[in-house]
Amino acid sequence: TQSTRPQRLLSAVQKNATRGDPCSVVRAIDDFCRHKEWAMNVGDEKGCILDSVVSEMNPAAVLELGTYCGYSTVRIARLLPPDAKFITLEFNPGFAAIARQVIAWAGLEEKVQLVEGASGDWIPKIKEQFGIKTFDLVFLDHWKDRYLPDTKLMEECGLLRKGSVLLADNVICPGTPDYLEYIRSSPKYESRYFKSHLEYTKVEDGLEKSIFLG
Ligand SMILES: O=C(NCCCCc1cc2ccncc2s1)c1cc(-c2ccc(F)cc2)cc(O)c1O
Ligand SMILES: [Mg+2]
Repeated sequence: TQSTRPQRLLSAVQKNATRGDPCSVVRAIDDFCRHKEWAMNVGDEKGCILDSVVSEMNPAAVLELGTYCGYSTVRIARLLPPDAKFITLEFNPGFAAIARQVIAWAGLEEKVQLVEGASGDWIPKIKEQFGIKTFDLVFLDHWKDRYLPDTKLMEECGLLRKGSVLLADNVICPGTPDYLEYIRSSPKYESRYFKSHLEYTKVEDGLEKSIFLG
């Protein structure tokens, strides 16, 4: 039977990365996706911007929408303080199964809670299910047409507090025009665009960092 791209990515991690070494997992995935087979990880260039936002915030509660193979999950989890809460949501069971193994290879399974399901279904349940009051940081990297409705849903569910940061991938490519329009014109947010490139390519893309003003 044919292997899937995520399965081939996991094999590259198991072959080239050291168990328990998150940086070697990140490096193995970047090498595989740059030289063997492109995949939709946030990548090394935008990944450095993600790292700087996480390090600067030292967040106690993080939500990631869109796990895929767990690349950004590992990038974020490796920088979190010991008792931080980190929830990552993945819709596709195949992706989730691979991500669990990538996260485990990095030795970070204790720091991450991977939840399978759709953001629209899970966001309203997070408070009671995981005992989380608000998120300090949300990384949006799932369906591009869900960024806006899910942001409004997080507002409505009281999951954001004054100072919460939304960091959105792919605001240029594939693009999230309705989300950008909303977040840049809303008085409830202070936004800044970090120009970069689509992972492993020369195509323009970037991250939009938005601070919720309450
Ligand atoms: O679609 C992308 N990412 C979302 C995958 C959707 C998985 C989901 C997770 C989840 C969790 C909860 N609820 C619902 C959902 S849906 C994506 C696509 C490209 C790209 C760019 C140029 C191309 F030519 C082709 C693809 C680049 C990227 O960095 C991406 O992130
Ligand atoms: Mg992305």
